[in-house]
Amino acid sequence: MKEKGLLIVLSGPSGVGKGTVRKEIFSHEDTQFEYSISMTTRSPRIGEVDGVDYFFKSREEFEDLISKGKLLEYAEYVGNYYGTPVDYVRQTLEDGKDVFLEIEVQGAKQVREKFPDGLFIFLAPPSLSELQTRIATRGTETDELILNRMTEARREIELMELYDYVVENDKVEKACEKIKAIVQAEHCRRERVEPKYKQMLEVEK
Ligand SMILES: Nc1nc2c(ncn2[C@@H]2O[C@H](COP(=O)(O)OP(=O)(O)O)[C@@H](O)[C@H]2O)c(=O)[nH]1
Ligand SMILES: Nc1ncnc2c1ncn2[C@@H]1O[C@H](COP(=O)(O)OP(=O)(O)O)[C@@H](O)[C@H]1O
Repeated sequence: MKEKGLLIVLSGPSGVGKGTVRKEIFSHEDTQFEYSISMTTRSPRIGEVDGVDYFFKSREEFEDLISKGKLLEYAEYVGNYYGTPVDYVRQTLEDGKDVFLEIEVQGAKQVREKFPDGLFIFLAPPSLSELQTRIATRGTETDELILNRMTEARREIELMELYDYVVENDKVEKACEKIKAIVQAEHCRRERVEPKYKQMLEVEK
């Protein structure tokens, strides 16, 4: 029987570096995971391409996808919807490939309920002050929004104990290496070889 793929979920507070780490992982040609491109109602930023960075949808289109059960999870985040296409995820896993999701924590919670067998990795900041610096240096937020993000981040960080692994994003490269090592170890753990050896021992008897 074909081995099913692994569902890998990378989550963590806003500004911790999820997008940065994900892009670094997928910039290497030897990366074996399939990235699930999300749907969103937010407008494309300069340089973003529909179907590459996101599938950009209107609110009506997104709500239609929700009502038709086409999303594995979705969340409203800073006034916009974000969601994961369920058909793509199921089909890719069925094909035996690992699927990688980079999503915020509310969505990750929903995925955990539907895919308890997934591999859930929480990306944590080295400290709260470093998180605040990262949110601020991104330059997309006003002072008031930065404070809101930090309040939200404290709540999100409390959820890290629900994850299988916590990886600190101190240096991007190091965090990526750890994530890849975790995935490899998880494959070894699941692809148990005892049945094969039992069979060999039986034959020898
Ligand atoms: N729940 C959920 N969150 C998503 C999805 N796709 C992206 N996100 C998260 O939405 C948040 C906002 O993403 P984006 O607008 O690209 O801005 P960013 O903060 O610069 O990464 C980030 O925390 C992403 O991880 C998705 O399909 N579902
Ligand atoms: N390891 C790191 N060290 C320093 N800065 C980082 C690191 N990882 C990400 N950043 C910076 O932090 C900011 C937020 O990163 P981003 O990937 O947008 O976070 P998220 O997707 O979690 O909201 C960006 O300016 C990014 O360049």
